[in-house]
Amino acid sequence: MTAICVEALEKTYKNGVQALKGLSLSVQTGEVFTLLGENGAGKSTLINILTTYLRPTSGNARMLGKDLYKNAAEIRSEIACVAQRTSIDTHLSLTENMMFQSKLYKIPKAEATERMKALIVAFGLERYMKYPVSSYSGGVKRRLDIALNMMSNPKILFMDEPTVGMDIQSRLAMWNMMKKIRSDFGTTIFLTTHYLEEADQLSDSICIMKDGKEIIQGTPLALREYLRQDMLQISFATKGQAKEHTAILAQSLNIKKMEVRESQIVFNVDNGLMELERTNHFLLDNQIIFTGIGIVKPTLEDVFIRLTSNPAKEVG
Ligand SMILES: Nc1ncnc2c1ncn2[C@@H]1O[C@H](COP(=O)(O)OP(=O)(O)OP(=O)(O)O)[C@@H](O)[C@H]1O
Repeated sequence: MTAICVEALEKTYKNGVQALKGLSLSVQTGEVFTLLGENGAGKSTLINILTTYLRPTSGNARMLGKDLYKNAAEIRSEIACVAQRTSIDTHLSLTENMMFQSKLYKIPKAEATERMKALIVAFGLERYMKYPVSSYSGGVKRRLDIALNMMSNPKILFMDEPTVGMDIQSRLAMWNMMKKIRSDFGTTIFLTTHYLEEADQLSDSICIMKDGKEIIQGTPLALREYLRQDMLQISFATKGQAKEHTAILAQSLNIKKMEVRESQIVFNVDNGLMELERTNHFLLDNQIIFTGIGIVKPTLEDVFIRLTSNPAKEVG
């Protein structure tokens, strides 16, 4: 079943900026859907429209089988949005915060208590209950904020860059939490992130957008395979050595674009094995000292970089 279906959505702000230019995408029920795009691509505008804070200029949007504009109030009660700023009251305790949230959604007390207990266990918040909320780290506050948003049992949870600025430990805890939300509560998650690894690890489906329009939507695997191209990677002892040899390699092997990543030179090739042999010969014949050479598959980052500079069509 489709949880969100957006067709030809356009949004022009009063100042004339066209933030969405005919965007279409669909999100399936129960999946983690990730929206990727550079700054200014239109992600926040789309989230604001889907969470009913903003009206589009034109286009159609259906959520949970209902028209987003005709049934806005009903839809609002079935979704939740974890914003960049948390909605926690640091003067209240963890449980008071959660019960307060349930009152906003008019959830009967017994049901709210049960739900609170389940969420506290699911998100590993038990050990924080005896401490004041004001003493929580940023990562724990964010986890509590998500638990608050889950109190109303939303069918769709919007998360706008939930792990931004987090250290690796907190980010991993957050990833586990998102996986739990999907598996234990069956909630559809609509995520935006700047971290491509996060999108790759968590998403069932990814949409890359640019300049107010989608350029590709598919599973992480389909996106990674989209380039259908191998990449050759030559490793050197230092980044300096990699940089030093880039120009001569590009010129001699007639490669238009070479990229230095750490101490490696990486470039696209059509025939991996053939190019591996040719490049290996060149390096040995010219006595260029390198530490390794191999064919690598494109990462999601490679796809993102390529597609945000070259528009393409949708893949399955
Ligand atoms: N309230 C507004 N009034 C006018 N223009 C706006 C408004 N909000 C956003 N824009 C413009 O619309 C375009 C899309 O912005 P939006 O914030 O949706 O992109 P984004 O992908 O969320 O970017 P970021 O990742 O930086 O948050 C940008 O050019 C932005 O300057």
